[in-house]
Amino acid sequence: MEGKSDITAMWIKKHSLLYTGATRHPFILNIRDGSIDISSFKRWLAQDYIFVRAFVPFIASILVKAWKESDVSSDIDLILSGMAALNDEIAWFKKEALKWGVALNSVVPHKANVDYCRFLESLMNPDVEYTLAITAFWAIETVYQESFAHCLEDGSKTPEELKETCQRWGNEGFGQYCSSLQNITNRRLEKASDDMFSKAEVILIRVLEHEVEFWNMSRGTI
Ligand SMILES: Cc1ncc(CNC=O)c(N)n1
Repeated sequence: MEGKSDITAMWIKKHSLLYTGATRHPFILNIRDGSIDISSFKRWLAQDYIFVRAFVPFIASILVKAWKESDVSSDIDLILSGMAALNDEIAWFKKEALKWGVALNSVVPHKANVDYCRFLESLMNPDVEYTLAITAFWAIETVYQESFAHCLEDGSKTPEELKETCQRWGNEGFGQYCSSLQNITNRRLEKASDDMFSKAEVILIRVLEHEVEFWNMSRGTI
């Protein structure tokens, strides 16, 4: 926390209802209390694999923006580490899908997923500034970190076979990585024009809305 300059923390407070909706969704609460229906988990796994594949070019586009627009070279190192982690993550999805009997190559993307991937694609446009893209990146990663870390807290009854999933995004290292993304975002927002500033806030809201819709998909009723 950096007091007045912690714009992202301020926004999370301002939009706490939506933020809580995204990070304390029934899907997550059901993992945490052990009542999760495994078919919901499998639906989420299959859809998230599609999302993660689209997330790779998204991060690549941010890497290009950082290279062109950032005056802090360590930004590139952090974004690159995120990209390297995704390589691992894709392998993990394949392994996990095998374990649960989910056929990843025949998954039909759900509308909420298509919409979310389109949103990512709109941010990949070279006309979209680094500040806006990094705001989205930070928010996307943080929702998963906050959600899955909640399933690992004391008192949670997360089923043993789902703990590895929760660890993937809920671990401390991933938390550090999200804090670093948050620091970059804050640093960029401090220097942003009023116009950029309000655009970034809208992007945060859109990410949170997409994340809620994404979790909703696991219900399989829409
Ligand atoms: C829908 C969604 N949001 C965030 C993440 C976390 N980032 C990369 O894995 C994810 N996998 N899926």
